[in-house]
Amino acid sequence: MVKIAFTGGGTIGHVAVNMALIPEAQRENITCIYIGSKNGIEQEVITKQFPDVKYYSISSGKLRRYISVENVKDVFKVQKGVLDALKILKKEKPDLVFSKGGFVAVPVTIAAKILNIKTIIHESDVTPGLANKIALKFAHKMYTTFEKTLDYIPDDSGDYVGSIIRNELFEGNKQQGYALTQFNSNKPVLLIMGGSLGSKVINDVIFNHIDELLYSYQIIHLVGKGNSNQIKKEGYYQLEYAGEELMHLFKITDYVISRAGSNAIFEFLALKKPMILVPLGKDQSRGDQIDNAAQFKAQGYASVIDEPSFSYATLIKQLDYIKNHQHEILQAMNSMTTRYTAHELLNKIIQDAK
Ligand SMILES: CC(=O)N[C@H]1[C@@H](OP(=O)(O)OP(=O)(O)OC[C@H]2O[C@@H](n3ccc(=O)[nH]c3=O)[C@H](O)[C@@H]2O)O[C@H](CO)[C@@H](O)[C@@H]1O
Repeated sequence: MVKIAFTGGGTIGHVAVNMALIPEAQRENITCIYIGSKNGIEQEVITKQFPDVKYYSISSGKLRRYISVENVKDVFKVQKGVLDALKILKKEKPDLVFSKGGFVAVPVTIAAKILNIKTIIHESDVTPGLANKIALKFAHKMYTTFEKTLDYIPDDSGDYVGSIIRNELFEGNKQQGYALTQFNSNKPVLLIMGGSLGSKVINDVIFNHIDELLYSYQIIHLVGKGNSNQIKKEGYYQLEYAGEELMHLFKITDYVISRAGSNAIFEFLALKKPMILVPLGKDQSRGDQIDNAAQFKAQGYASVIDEPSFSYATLIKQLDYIKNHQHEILQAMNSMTTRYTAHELLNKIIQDAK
């Protein structure tokens, strides 16, 4: 019987593909364990959603591109993480490791290499993150969501597999969406998502112009943990984080305003929701969302507003644009083909790790 050790965490972006694969693996009676960090979001999500999956936590340090005293401390944390991971992998003896990236995944990949266990890592963004670049030195292969990512990694180490979406997101029900939000079909519904953590820049524009927006739209606003301001208005539904209800909220959504994290934007694409993307800037990231958004704009799936120019005025302009060009956007979206379903990818992982 096959056993898979999943790893990845820090943000939902580094867990989402695992959330799609674990139910498929469980359906095939494959034993799954999860190695994540002690306090990361992955612990809460995995233990809550998959109580049968044994969750192990290890020490993990953040790897930085710049020089800092914290780096010295974190080198020790990563070393401790490798020892923790070695102990877990020796005990559990998985057949392979599947890593969705993030800093916690680096020690697991190193430990797996020491024990001769094959690791397949997954990169969702156009450009690989620092953690995945390091992990690739110890891994068997890197799967990529974008074909362009293959240009950034050594030849033969990558495999373009496309996006993998959680099946449950296709199972939303309109009536449940309306019941949750108390919305109706009279006005279009905007879904505002600032990534898995919420976005202050997006939230502030929505908060400051809520009444003008509610004149024409109903609004589902996912504000992120700790960002709720308890606004209660007719036609406005606010949540810090949407769990199981997300599929029903998607079902009643007409247009999306969002950050440009890879998993989220591929979900909007798969569900055929025209989107306005406000990518996280280079001051706060390596610019991965800017690249993701540019790819989506080039394919005709999205409108993009750079963070410095994001305002109520630019938002309304782009909303008018996607409403007026809805037909072309949906046509572009309909021509998108999926490379692998979650089930097919699971079989591929098992074959590739043999
Ligand atoms: C700040 C940061 O580091 N962001 C990165 C992180 O984004 P982040 O963690 O936001 O991940 P993504 O945008 O890729 O995906 C968000 C995921 O969270 C889910 N969701 C979101 C809100 C909610 O209320 N409920 C819910 O379930 C979405 O459905 C989606 O599956 O990982 C992405 C993938 O590597 C990167 O592209 C982003 O740059």
